[in-house]
Amino acid sequence: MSALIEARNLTIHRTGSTEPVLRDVDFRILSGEIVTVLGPNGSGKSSLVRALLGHLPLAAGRITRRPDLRVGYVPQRMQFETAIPMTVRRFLSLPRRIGDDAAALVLARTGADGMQSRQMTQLSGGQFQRVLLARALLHDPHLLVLDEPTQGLDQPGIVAFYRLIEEVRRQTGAAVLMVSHDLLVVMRASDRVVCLNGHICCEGSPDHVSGAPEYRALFGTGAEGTLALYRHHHDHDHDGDEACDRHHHPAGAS
Ligand SMILES: Nc1ncnc2c1ncn2[C@@H]1O[C@H](COP(=O)(O)OP(=O)(O)OP(=O)(O)O)[C@@H](O)[C@H]1O
Repeated sequence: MSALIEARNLTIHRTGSTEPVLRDVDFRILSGEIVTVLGPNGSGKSSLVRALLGHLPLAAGRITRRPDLRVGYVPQRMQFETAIPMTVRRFLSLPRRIGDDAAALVLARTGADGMQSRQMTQLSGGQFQRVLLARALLHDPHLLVLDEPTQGLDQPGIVAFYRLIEEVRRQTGAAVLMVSHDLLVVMRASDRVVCLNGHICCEGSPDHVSGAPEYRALFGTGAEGTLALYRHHHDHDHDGDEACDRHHHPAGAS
């Protein structure tokens, strides 16, 4: 499989300072895979995504993108905090006009059929996310980038959303890069997981990561449920006293 985006020795500084937000990160996403970036608040997840998309200046390192790469990006929901006073149909046509057939197709694909004439302001959290996902699917992206796409959804909504992501991948073949705090569910929905805390603490298959001491050190009891899902892993005696953030604790992390 070929890399859609590849970052080498990526270092990013906080705007207007030389303090690193990310340090020496190697990262790549291959076509068709679902990769999830996990990490505490302020660990640099959104910064990594924005840098990969070319939205942030690099202090060091190099990012290579496939030249013809088409990306569908769903930023954090916060970015849409102010209500969007328009219909779903019109929202899908921003910034580029699209035809009715294309709109109907992406809405059907994301389980939002029949919502064309609904007002964006009147959608539930789950419906809103589906419409954002639909818009990201316009123009046949090779890569979908979703920054905390389940923020504000309840547990069934979260599970349904990740199922939808897997279905979208199956139907379109698009690779998916997500930022998430849903430790348990992403372990089922991802091909590969990357744990970040200013640098990469551990990465690999969900099986590998959920057994890694760095993962347990990073997420504490939040990781225990995940471990229970993967009982075939041996428990490590030393359970990650080497907390990843011993090496890096981003200022401003909450
Ligand atoms: N535009 C900016 N200017 C200055 N500092 C920033 C900017 N954006 C992010 N940061 C800082 O960079 C660090 C990483 O932020 P980032 O948003 O990448 O973290 P995150 O892991 O996505 O966090 P969260 O889980 O809370 O969304 C934080 O310390 C944050 O304060």
